[in-house]
Amino acid sequence: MPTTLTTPALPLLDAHGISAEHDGTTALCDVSLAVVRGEIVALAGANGSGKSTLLGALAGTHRTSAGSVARAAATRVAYVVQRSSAPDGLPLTVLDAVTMGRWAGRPLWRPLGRADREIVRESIAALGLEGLERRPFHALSGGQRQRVLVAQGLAQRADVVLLDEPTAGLDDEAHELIARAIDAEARRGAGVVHATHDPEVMTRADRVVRLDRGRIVR
Ligand SMILES: Nc1ncnc2c1ncn2[C@@H]1O[C@H](COP(=O)(O)OP(=O)(O)OP(=O)(O)O)[C@@H](O)[C@H]1O
Repeated sequence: MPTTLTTPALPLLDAHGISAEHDGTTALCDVSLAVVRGEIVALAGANGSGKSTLLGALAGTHRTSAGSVARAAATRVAYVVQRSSAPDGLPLTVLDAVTMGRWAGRPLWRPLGRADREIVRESIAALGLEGLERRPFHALSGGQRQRVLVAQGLAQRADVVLLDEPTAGLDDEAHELIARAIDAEARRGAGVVHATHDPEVMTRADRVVRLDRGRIVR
């Protein structure tokens, strides 16, 4: 029988020999990384080592200058950016922002249904945001905003979830909620890649991939 791209053992995302620049300066060089179902990969490395650039390249938001990123058929990717990348004045409530996760990849003519609203409710609960649903995004603390962004990522029920330092600057409780949410995404069968500086978060990953000046080091 011919092998197809939907064979579960094949990577959902397969970056091969990718390089990327920022304003002509190399930020990633010859990086290969495969993301498979149910695996949690932690991206480690010093500030400026290329973690965010790699996540952007995997998400398809940062253009690569060499190599390729193959995506298995019908693979949906959720990308949770650092909260500093989310505009402060977003005219949205917490509920709106998390609900947006259900619009990702959905045709505009298909309205949200009961199952979508249930997923939104679960995502809000998973990040401990109950009671804040009607609060405008701009009226949240930094840690609350970070949790909203993660909840929006969870609400997508994506095949691959990419998160850029989701626990940075959070208190212990929020830290644990996010770590549990990441575990749950992997148990659901998603491939998870997250950038982190936190050694404890790294110990919970299946694999740690370390970057140094744009290259993977062993
Ligand atoms: N918008 C930008 N313009 C120019 N150079 C950039 C830009 N963003 C990142 N860089 C450069 O690209 C390289 C990789 O940066 P990147 O943000 O990917 O690192 P990082 O490992 O995510 O860092 P951090 O841990 O600080 O978040 C660094 O040398 C950085 O200075």
